[in-house]
Amino acid sequence: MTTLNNQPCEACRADAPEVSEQEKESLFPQIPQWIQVEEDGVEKLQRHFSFRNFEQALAFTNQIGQLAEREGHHPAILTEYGKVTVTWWTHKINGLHRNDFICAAKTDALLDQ
Ligand SMILES: C[C@H](O)[C@H](O)[C@H]1CNC2=NC(N)=NC(=O)C2=N1
Repeated sequence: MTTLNNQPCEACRADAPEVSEQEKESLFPQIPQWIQVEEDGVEKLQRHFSFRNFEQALAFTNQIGQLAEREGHHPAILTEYGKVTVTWWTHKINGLHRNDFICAAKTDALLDQ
């Protein structure tokens, strides 16, 4: 099976299925630093990234923005001095889609560049 960060996001459809609990068991080990959070009843993936200062946090934020535009899939990003919080979920289905796991893995891969 190809790893998550080598897979493209598929176009988001309103009738797309949420990721099942069983699928999550195979997906979460590929993004071990991410946790599942729930906000207003919506399941989301979230990770905090630490940096030396705001400039580095902002640079990483812009890289995520470019990733989101490439994939046509967009996160919530909180950019602070030395810290970036990234939250992925699929608006169209108000929950978690495989795309969110792919984008979380691709977010991690930005650090290896
Ligand atoms: C038209 C546009 O492609 C869609 O609205 C995309 C944009 N980016 C998106 N990002 C996320 N996270 N979820 C979506 O459902 C979504 N839909």
